[in-house]
Parts: sequence; C-alpha cells; structure tokens
Amino acid sequence: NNCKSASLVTSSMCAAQLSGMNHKYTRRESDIPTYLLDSLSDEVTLRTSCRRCNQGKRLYRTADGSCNNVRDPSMGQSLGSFQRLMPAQYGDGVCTPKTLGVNCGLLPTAREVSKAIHPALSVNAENTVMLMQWGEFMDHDMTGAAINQPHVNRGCCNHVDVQRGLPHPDIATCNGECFPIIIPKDDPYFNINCIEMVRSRAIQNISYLNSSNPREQQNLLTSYIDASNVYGTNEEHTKKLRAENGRMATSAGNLLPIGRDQDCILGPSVPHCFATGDERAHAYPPLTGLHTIFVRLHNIIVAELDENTNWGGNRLFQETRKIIGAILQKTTYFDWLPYILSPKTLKKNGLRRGEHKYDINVNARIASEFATAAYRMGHSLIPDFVKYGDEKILSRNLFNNPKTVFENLTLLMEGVINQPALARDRFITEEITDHLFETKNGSFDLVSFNINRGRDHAIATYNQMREYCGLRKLTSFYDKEVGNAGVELAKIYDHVDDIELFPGGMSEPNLKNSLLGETFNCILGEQFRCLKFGDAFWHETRDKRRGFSSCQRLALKRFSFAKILCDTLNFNEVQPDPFSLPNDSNNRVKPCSEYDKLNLSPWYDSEESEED
Ligand code: HEM
Ligand SMILES: [Ca+2]
Repeated sequence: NNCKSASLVTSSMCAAQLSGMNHKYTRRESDIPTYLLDSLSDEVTLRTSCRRCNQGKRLYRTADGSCNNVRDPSMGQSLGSFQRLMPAQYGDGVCTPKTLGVNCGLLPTAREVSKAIHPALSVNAENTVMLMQWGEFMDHDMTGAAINQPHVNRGCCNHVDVQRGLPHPDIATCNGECFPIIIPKDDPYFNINCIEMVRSRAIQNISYLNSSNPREQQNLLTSYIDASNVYGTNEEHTKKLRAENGRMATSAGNLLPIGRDQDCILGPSVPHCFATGDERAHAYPPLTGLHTIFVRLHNIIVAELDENTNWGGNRLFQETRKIIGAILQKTTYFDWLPYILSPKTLKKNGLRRGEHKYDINVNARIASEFATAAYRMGHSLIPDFVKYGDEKILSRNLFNNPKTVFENLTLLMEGVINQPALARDRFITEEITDHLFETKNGSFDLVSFNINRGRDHAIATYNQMREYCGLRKLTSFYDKEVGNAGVELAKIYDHVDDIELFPGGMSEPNLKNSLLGETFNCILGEQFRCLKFGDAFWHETRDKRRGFSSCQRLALKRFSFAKILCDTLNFNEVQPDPFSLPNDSNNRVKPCSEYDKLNLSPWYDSEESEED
C-alpha cells in the first residue's frame, strides 16, 4: 500500500546507538545501482578509519570527527548518517519521498505551504542580526546534508507535466533523485511553474531496495561542535586551509584564503571567492564575516603561543584549534542558547555551564528532524536588509555576494550587532521566500526547500513529533498550540495529522524567555544535549589531557564574544552582549580596552600534553 507509511526504524535520540548501523554491507558492488556507488565508497572509508582509533588515547580531535566515540568510531563522523527521532515516513515505506497525507490525498505543494503559513510580516526582535548569524554559523559546524549527484541538478523540472499538475516521474521511484517544487498557477511571485530541487543523497542501507531498512541521509559534517566550519571536515581539507607554523591561510587584507571562483558571485569589487571549512560560507556576508573572524583569532592566538613556547607548528595548530572549538561551544551554549531555549529546557537537558559528564552511550549524530525542520527556525530571524554604514542593503543583494567583506568588514559587522533581527515567529521575509540566491536567471524559495527537504528525508509529522516530546497531539487546526495559524493550516491541509514539522513547529507561540514553542524547545534541547554529553572532547571535560586546566578554563570563561570582535575587527567599542541591541542599562557599549584579554599564560606553562 503506497499510502501507508511503514514503521521500520525506531530510535530515540541519545539512546543506545543503532548498533552496527554503518557497518552492514553484505552485498557485492555489482548488485548495487550505480547511483549509490558514491555513497558506498564513502562508507568504505568510514569502516577503514575505525582501525586508527587508538582506544581514545588521542589528545586532539580528528579532523573528520572519527574516534570521538571509541565504541562506535563513526559516530558523528563527517559523511556518516543522520539519525531519526521517529520512524521514516517514505511514500513506499522505504525510499520514495512523502507526497500523500493520511487520507491518501496529495499534500499541498511545498510552495503552497510556504506562502500560506509563512508570509512576510516584519516585526523586529530585541536581538541583533548577530543572533541569526551565529545560528547559521553553528549550523555549518553541525549539519550539511549531502545532495545527490550534481548532474541531475537543474533538469528536474524538465519532466514535470505542469499542465496536468503531475510531479516528476522520478518521485515515484527509488532511484529517481529529482524532487522539484511545483509552483501553483496563482503564485503571488513566481511566474515559472517549477523550482529545481534534487534529493539529499542516500547513505548505506543499500539493502533497503529489498529489505526493511529505509533510506537514510548523509551528513557531510562532523556533528560535534568542533569548529569544523573553520578547519574543514577531513585532513586533506584542513591541510588546504593551513599555512606554515600552525597558522591558518589568509589572503590580502587578512581575509580568508582564495577559494573556487564558482562559489560566489564575482562582481566588480569581488576579486575572488573564499576557501573555508564549510562550503556555504558565502551564503550571507555576515556569515563570511564570522568565518573570517575565527581565522583571524586563530592566527592571533598562534602568534602569542609561538612567541612564548618552543612548540612546533603542529602543536601550535592543534592547541589553538582546541581553544577555538572551546570558544564555539561556550558561546553557543552559554551565550546564544539561553535566548533560543527556555530556562526549563536548558535545565532539563543539562545545557548550562558546569553540567557535564561524558556518556559513551549517547548518540551524537544529528537528527533529520533537527536538520530539516527544527533548527531551520533560524530562517525566521533573517532580516530584510543589513545596515552598512548609511546604506541599507536588501538581503537579496547579499546572498552569495562577499563584496562588503572585501570592502569593509568592520562596517558590515557593526551593522550586524546594531540592527535588530526579525522576530522568531512563523512569518518569514520575502527576501528568502521569493528572492533567495536571486540572479538574472531567477531565484528560489528557502521555505519551500525546507518543506520539500522534510518530505525528501521523510521526517515525522508535527503531531508525531509532539507525541515524541510527550506533548498533547492536536485534534483541531484551531487548537491553541499552533497560535493563530489555524485558519491557514486548515486551508491547505486535509487533516491535522498532515501538518508538517516545520510549519507546525514554527506556528507555536514562544515559551516564556525563549524564541521557540514547546515542540522545537524539545527537539533543540535534546539535540544540544546529545552534542554535549556525547562529545568526549567537550571543553569542560575533566580528562586532564584532552580538557583544559582550571586556570585555562577560567581564562576561556573571561574571554567574551565581545572581546573577540574587538580583537579581530577595527572596533573601538562594543556592547558586552553582541546578540542583544546595545542599551543604556544592562548592555551598555564599552571601549574594547575594558574587556578581558584571552590570558594565554596558563597554556605556556602546561607541559602535560605532547605533540600528537
Ligand atoms: C542568510 C541566512 C541564511 C541563508 C541564506 C540560508 C540558506 C539555506 C539554504 C539554501 C539551505 C538548504 C536548503 C535545502 O536545500 O534544503 C539551508 C539549510 C539549512 N539552514 Fe539555512 N540559511 C540561512 C540562515 C540560517 C540560520 C540562521 C539557521 C539556524 C539558526 C539555519 C539553519 C539551517 C539548517 C539546519 C539547514 C539544513 C542544513 C543541512 O542539514 O543540510 N539557516 N539554509
Ligand atoms: Ca562539526
């Protein structure tokens, strides 16, 4: 029965690992459809890397995240699989995208959901654009789904019979990799009938073709918060980004090193695109800015350590990488998450400072429900424009365009910490629902991508996730749980059980002292718990050789994000909390000289660790 979703995989986040999930290939290569060979060879790499773990004796993280968990060395490794909180909902139970609702009717197209539930309504937040930008920067440390073969990219729309509203024929087959978005005839903006989209790549479970293992997607990144966005996700990648004597490579103007020209828009004042640890670094100039800031900080720290030690380049690099990773963890958990999650969620999941104990049984993979829906909540914060001195530049003119980074990074980042983000609600700016990646050849809708990506990964519905979270399931579209979205939800969905996770979760009113409703509080809370307690290199670990001494911990604690901006940009002054607008009471702008420097002396003395 095509309409019935199979309940095949059950796993609860953080529960015992899905044992052997990455190691079960019995079929010969010749049995495997060619489109899957790519994924297979990745998996072979994963398996061989398990032999190098050295039983947890490593001092530093591996570049690809392997061996963090010595019992399951591919846990959280780049090119490993996502996990699921609830069983997959594929159309055929194993691999075709979800297209039908509980009553077997077609779901509304992703674009219909986007325009009905997520129209634009710009209300300013009390937080700055930096709150949004940090969220995306960290997303690019944790999650990046591998997309299917580029050669099917563009061209997916060619076979859609739009006149008759028929989807691409691939959608009904297991080895079809197209999943384009049909645009309704009365669309308020697009006058095309289809937006290109290819499916996320399938990992492993080659056996799903004739067994009960549903298709699983692949995370290109290390799930751990380990600054893989700065250093890359495998050793070759890291090597390309490094320079001599422990430093990171840079280019003219102390900017990021030169990358591939096709990665950004090359305008008159954009001489080249950048190379970074994550290939999406050009998505938005303030994001490129954060990448630049952390490469600069790396080099500042290396210079001081070099001056005061006789460490070789490798140790200088690794010790500094460890510090940068710790800074990303502490800024995310102790400065950023307290705005996003409620005090109760933080407490329940042990997300506050000082609460840590490594647990080898924790599953630190990223959940598909987190990557394709819940953590995309940040898209609601994206502003209509960014202030750049006296100018206001519309977001549509900023995507993939690093011009302002070349011109005046300090001016750009000044706008980012002085300008409000948009409120976290279900309303989303047309800059990303109509004008994403706009060029003369057209544009995209990010919200449609979110919805379609959820169907591609066949994640559980909103009501199923509420159940997972121990929350009451909706029985009516007009239930208070979805705020004021009832009328719109009822217009496009047949049944409350068809409401998808992104629109449902985004519609919930925010909990007190949180920017999310109860369902996304639950999903983010759990994911951030797993990434903390499942990380053997968590920066608060008391493991002497991997962690920091108490003096080092104190130095890290005193070194603020505000001071980082001071050290890496031409700022004279900044508010103590760059995630909040400056004011005259608790977030009063102070001169840079009043913030604590990162005191590196506790590192000079430390002779505990040795060259890796
Ligand atoms: C200017 C800002 C941003 C732009 C242009 C942008 C753009 C995109 C695009 C194009 C995708 C891929 C969509 C798909 O094909 O499925 C994506 C995915 C995603 N975005 Fe954003 N985004 C932005 C900000 C954010 C923020 C602030 C957050 C969270 C706080 C966020 C979280 C995510 C997540 C979790 C994914 C899925 C990544 C993966 O697993 O592949 N994004 N975004
Ligand atoms: Ca990572």
